Amino acid sequence: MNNYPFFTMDDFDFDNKCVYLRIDINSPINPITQEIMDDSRLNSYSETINELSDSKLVITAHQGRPGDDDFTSLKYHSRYLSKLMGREILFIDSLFGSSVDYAVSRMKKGDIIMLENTRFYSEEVSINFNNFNIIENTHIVKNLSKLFDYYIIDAFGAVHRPHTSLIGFKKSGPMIAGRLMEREISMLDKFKYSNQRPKIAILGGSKVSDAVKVSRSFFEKGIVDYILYGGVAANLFLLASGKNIGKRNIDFIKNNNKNYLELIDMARNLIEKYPEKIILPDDFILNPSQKNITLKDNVPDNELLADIGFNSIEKFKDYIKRAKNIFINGPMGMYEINEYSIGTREILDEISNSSAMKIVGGGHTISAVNRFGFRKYMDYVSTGGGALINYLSGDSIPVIDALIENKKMFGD
Ligand SMILES: Nc1ncnc2c1ncn2[C@@H]1O[C@H](COP(=O)(O)OP(=O)(O)O)[C@@H](O)[C@H]1O
Ligand SMILES: O=C(OP(=O)(O)O)[C@H](O)COP(=O)(O)O
Repeated sequence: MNNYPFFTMDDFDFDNKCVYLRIDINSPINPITQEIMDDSRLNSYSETINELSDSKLVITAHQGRPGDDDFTSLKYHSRYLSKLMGREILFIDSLFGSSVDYAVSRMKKGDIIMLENTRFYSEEVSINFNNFNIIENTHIVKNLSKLFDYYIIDAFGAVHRPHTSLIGFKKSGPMIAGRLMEREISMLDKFKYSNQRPKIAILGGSKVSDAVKVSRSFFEKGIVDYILYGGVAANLFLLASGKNIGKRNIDFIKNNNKNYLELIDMARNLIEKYPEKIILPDDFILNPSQKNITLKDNVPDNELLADIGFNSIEKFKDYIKRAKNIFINGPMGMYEINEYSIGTREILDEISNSSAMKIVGGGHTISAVNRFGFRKYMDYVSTGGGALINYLSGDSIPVIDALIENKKMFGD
C-alpha cells in the first residue's frame, strides 16, 4: 500500500485489464492551422502510459472550451501522442456509444484507444455537480462504466474541475491517481510546506475567475506574502479599484465571465482588506497602437492592455529579487505576439536569476517558458495552471476528494 490517502498505480496489477485513463493534454493550439503549439502536457504522460503497456488502455481528455478557437477534436492529439510514445493509438471520434463499445470489445493487451474531446458533450461540464446521482446518470458514466476494470485519473491540470469524466466514476470501481498526479503532488507539497519567506505568487493570463478565488485563500490562510498580478487578472483588480481600464478590456472580462460582477466585488473586498499585499501594474503596452501608457492616461476604447509596461516590470522585479519562494501562473500579457511578450519575458528572466524556489505552471505559461528558454532555470514545471494555484491554496480539490472517497469505498 502507498502513503497517499488515495490509490496509486502501485496498488493494482493492470495486466490484460481494461483501463480508463483520463489525462490533461489541453494545449495551446494555433488558431489558423489547428497545430499543437506546445507538447509539454503530452510529454508528461510517458511514465503512466509505459507502465500500462500490458493493459487495454482507453484514454480520454478535453481540449479548449466551447466557443473558443482552441476547442478542437483530439484527433491531432492522438497522432501527436502516438508519435511521442512510439505506439499505435486508434482514435475514435465519439466519447461513448456503439463505435466505442465495438472498438473496446476488439482490444487486445497492449492496444491503446483515444476517445473524442469530452467537452464536445454538454454532460461533461454543464450539470449540477453537487448532486452525484445526476453525474452517475449521465450517458458518459452509464456507457463508459460498463467497459472498465479500473479508472486512472492522471489529469493533474484539471483536478480543480469537478467534471463528469474526472469524478463521475468514483462509485464504478477503483479510481486511481496516475504517476503524473503523484509527481505533481509530491513536488508541490515541498513549496506548500516551505516556511522560507517572502513567498510570492505571480498571477496573470486570462482565467481571472481562478485567480480571484485563490487569491482570497492565499491571503486568508497566509500562504503567500504578496501577489503580483499581470494579464487580465491585473485588469480586473484595477477595474475593481476604480481605475479606468478602457471599454475593450472591460468587455473582455465581461464576455469571458458570466459572474463578472461577483468577481469585481470579490476583487474589491480583497483590495480593501489586503492593500499592501496586492501588487498591480501601473503602466501598459497597448494593442494595437503599441504605445506605453500609464493609467493616469485615458485608455482608448479600441485598445487592449496587452502587456505590462516598463515601470511595472521594474516594480515586479524588486519583489522577485527579495522572494525566497516564487510561483507563477499566467503570462503578463499576450506573449504569443512578439510586441507584447516583453513583460512575460522579463519577469521570467528575473525569476530564472533568483535563488528562490521557483515553480511555474499553466499551459500557456509553460509554452512561454519553453519558447523563451527559461525551463532549465525552474525548480519545477507543473502541468497545472488553475490546478497548481488551487492546489497550493489549500482549498478542497474535487478530483482529489473523489480519489480519497473512492479509496474509502474500495479500500479492502
Ligand atoms: N491583457 C490581456 N488581454 C487579453 N489576453 C491576455 C492578456 N494577458 C494575457 N492574455 C492571454 O492569456 C492567455 C493565457 O492565459 P491562461 O490560459 O490563463 O494561462 P495558463 O494556460 O498559463 O494558465 C494567453 O493566450 C494570452 O495571450
Ligand atoms: O488548461 C487547463 O487549465 P490552465 O489553463 O489553468 O492550466 C486545464 O486543462 C483546465 O482547463 P479549463 O480551465 O478550461 O477547465
